Amino acid sequence: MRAAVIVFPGSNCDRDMKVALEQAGADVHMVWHKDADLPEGVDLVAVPGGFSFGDYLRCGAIAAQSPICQAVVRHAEAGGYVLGVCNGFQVLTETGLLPGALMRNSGLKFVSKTIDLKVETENSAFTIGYRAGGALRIPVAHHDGNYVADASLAARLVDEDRVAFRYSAPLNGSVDNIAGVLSENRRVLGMMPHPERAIDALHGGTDGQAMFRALVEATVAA
Ligand SMILES: NC(=O)CC[C@H](N)C(=O)O
Repeated sequence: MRAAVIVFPGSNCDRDMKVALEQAGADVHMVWHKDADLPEGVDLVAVPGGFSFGDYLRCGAIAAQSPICQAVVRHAEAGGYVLGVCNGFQVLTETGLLPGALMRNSGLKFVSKTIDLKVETENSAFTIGYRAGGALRIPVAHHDGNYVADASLAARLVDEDRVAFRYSAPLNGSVDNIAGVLSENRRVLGMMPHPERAIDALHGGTDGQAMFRALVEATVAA
């Protein structure tokens, strides 16, 4: 599998993402946000966590205007896989690839801890390695993780089985404790928790590994 990890000024989980993808067997290319095109033949684009452009304006809003984001949108529209983690999720909502918005945590504080995350669907290349209803231990670290969707969007996400993950307990004010959502074609996932920070026993857990392995398998099988 060929993967691209996008790097913005202020990204700080880009190398963690590279390590996680490489551990699963991917061939990973780091791509600077000013590039207009993705490397040839990329199967997966990962938009990593961090503080792109210092979180000015709104988290992810300036990054979404970077030249590479047009290529990421074209990749998604052509059916390519896109994974946005934390700031990456924020960027994907700002590009319009995923619905809803990430607002300031309801408690107004940065939350940094390992939480219980409930898997809501196995029906995606990202989550097929998990068991729906199962719980994962995955770190979170954000101040704008409060997922906002109006009642009709929240209902549609449930009807279409597009809620990938929920927090097991209220964390940041997110509607229905939503922690991750899928696009209509189920090939774009945005999530606030960091699976790339749970791929080594030294991290305190390895529950993130199954996502990267399943993605590599999905693209090899395609
Ligand atoms: N770890 C991250 O990606 C942080 C995302 C974002 N800057 C926030 O704090 O909400």
